[in-house]
Amino acid sequence: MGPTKKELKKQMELLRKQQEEQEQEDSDEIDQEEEDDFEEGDDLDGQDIEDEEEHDDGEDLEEGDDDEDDEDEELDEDGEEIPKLQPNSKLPRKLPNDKSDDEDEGDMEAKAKEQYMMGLKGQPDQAILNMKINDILHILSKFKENSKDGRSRQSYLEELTEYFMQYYNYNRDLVQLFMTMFNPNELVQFFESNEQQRPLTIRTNTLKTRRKELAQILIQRGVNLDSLAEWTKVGLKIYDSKVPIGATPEYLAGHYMLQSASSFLPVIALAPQPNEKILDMAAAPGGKTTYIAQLMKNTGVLFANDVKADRNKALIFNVQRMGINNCIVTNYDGRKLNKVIHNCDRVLLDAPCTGLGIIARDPSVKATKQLIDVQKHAHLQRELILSAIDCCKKGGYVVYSTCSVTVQENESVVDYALKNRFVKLVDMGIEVGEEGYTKYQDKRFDPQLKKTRRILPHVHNMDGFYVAKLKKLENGPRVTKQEVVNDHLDAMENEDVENVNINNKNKKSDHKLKVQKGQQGVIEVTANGEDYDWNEEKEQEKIEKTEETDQKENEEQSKQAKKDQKKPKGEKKAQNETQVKKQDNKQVKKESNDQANGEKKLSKKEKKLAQKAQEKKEKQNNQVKQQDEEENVEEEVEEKPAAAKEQKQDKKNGQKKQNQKSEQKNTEQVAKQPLNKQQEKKEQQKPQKNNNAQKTENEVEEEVEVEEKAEKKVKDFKGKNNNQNNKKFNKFNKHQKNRPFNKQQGKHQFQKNKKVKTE
Ligand SMILES: C[S@@+](CC[C@H](N)C(=O)[O-])C[C@H]1O[C@@H](n2cnc3c(N)ncnc32)[C@H](O)[C@@H]1O
Repeated sequence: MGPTKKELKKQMELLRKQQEEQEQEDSDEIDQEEEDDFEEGDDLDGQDIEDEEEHDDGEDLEEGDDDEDDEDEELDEDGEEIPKLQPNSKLPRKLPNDKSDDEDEGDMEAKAKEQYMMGLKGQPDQAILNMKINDILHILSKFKENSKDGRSRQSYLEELTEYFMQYYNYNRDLVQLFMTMFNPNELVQFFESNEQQRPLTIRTNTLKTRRKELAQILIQRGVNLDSLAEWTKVGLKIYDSKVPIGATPEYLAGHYMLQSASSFLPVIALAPQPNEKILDMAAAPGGKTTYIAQLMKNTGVLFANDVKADRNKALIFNVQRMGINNCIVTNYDGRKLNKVIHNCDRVLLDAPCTGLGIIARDPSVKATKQLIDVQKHAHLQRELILSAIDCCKKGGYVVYSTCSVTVQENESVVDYALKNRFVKLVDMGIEVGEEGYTKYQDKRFDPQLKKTRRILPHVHNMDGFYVAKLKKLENGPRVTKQEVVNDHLDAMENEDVENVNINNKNKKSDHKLKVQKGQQGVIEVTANGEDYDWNEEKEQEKIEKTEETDQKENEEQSKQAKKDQKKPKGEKKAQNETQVKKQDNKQVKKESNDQANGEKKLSKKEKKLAQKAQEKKEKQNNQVKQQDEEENVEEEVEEKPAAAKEQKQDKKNGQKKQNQKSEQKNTEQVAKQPLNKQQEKKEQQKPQKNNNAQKTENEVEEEVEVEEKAEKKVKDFKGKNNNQNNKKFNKFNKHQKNRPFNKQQGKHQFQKNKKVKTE
């Protein structure tokens, strides 16, 4: 039975009223936001809300938009506490898809009817939605058993998405995004935890007081508090208070900072030390900066940077309030900071992000943040993290953190840094949190990502956060093999052979290809192989061997690390230093292997062009020397066959010794076995003197070949038929002259000879 006309009219009336109330509330909210705007001198603290604010910053930067997100500041001008957390309510006042403004009578009538039929009064029935959600969760938990209506899993998931959107008031993008990270049951827990208020937390400023003293004073003022957690000695959690926590005399005197528990972690991971040079790349309003300074004991130099000049006001205020005097506040785009600040011992990048880990503190993101925002932030974060690494010294540390739970803004960014810079992930000494993801959808991240930490609101009862600690192993960009190849080929394609320098530096590091930073198209190729001859098999063997050794070393290291945890502090430190050195060496070794690998792939094209360059040089040299050589030619020709014989003889001597036993065997065997046709033929071809049972057949063949070749070359030369041969021959003779002979080994020193040749 449908509703009567009277009932419908009543329903419409009710809707109209609700709409008016809603509009009134909205306009009140806007007024409030304007009042709260930082520009008007409201909050100068903001340390706890800093993470809520950060999510728009990346965009603002791109769009030149400023500070529209400061409405979440915690205190007003007089230090009155503004309730930071929205009241918990899963009942939306206004659904995201409501089009309440332009509805006409017909629409409203239909809507009223629909709502009436559903038993709703202006809003979806939460109880019914809840029930439906639970039903689907039940079906999905044991899909084969529980699904009886022949529907696909996907269609249930789609229905569930709709219910989640309505029940928890998220937009579709976000529900779908979270569904890629959590299974449906976990997702419900995540959504639920975002509806919970968590106790306010503060951090004691140990530059001015001690936690115990602070706690006593606050208790006297009527604050109900407790220590925050086992992993911090400076944190306190406030259950309730008779006084505004952001306006006590202790607060104004800088004895503490309002700061979320999760926000402690990046600084703990950074582990700042006194007298160091540290950079906080995205610092405003200074929650973490002031903690870093405190751990540095107000010594050394701390650069606190933020791209937003306005937010820097709050940063400066906090730095002054907390009595910090080792801090320089700068106002740069973090992406360009690497051109200004270098060689820092440690860098913190508490990156601007979507804030999708702190929804409980800023429920507005449920409706406002979309996938495109995640992608935009991820892009900015990638640029910032590379810059942060570039500001750090070799051997220094970079901590990357966000207050988002999305993989795109976290693991994906760190994985990108691992691929593009010489860094590795290290343990952070943080007990709390879950391992970072190494798999996400079709992506596979570096296994090291396990060392990063995810703090999840539904698991750890803290704001969602992500922390990663990187150690910088080497300066400069890590150029991927493919990039090296591409760059090199680009240079080659431009026929820019002038820029390809083939230097024989006589290093033992074999082929080494290096793209020099900042010199586009200039590639330095160092090689000690003769004329770029690449012995594929040998090199592959070497690479495989090194990889094996690396793997073994890694395993040993992790075993050692476990042992080290039990060692006393001093011993640990010394051990760490040795490990750092070892790791550095290993990295350099790996780099050269990677580069070797890259070069290996350079293929024929590169070889040809490199040869071209070499030939060009040789031509020039030859032209100058040609006259000279022609004069000396007769002399050299006479020396040449002797030199060739000498060389062959040396080789044979060496070989003879090595093969003596096997030769003996071979000869015996040959003598015993009936000769086959081929052998017979060879035997017939052999000159008399080679019918020596001590020599192998190969040797004999080689000798004949050498002699034949030598004779041919002499003929060619004497007849002066071939100019090319002429040059080669002269060069060959010259080398023979220069080749020192190692009497002991009975060998010419090939390595030196190569050097002479290339030089
Ligand atoms: C998460 S907040 C920082 C919170 C701060 N670390 C703290 O603990 O109080 C992110 C900050 O990044 C800043 N930011 C955004 N884009 C930036 C950029 N390109 N360079 C430097 N800072 C940037 C924002 O202005 C914002 O203050």
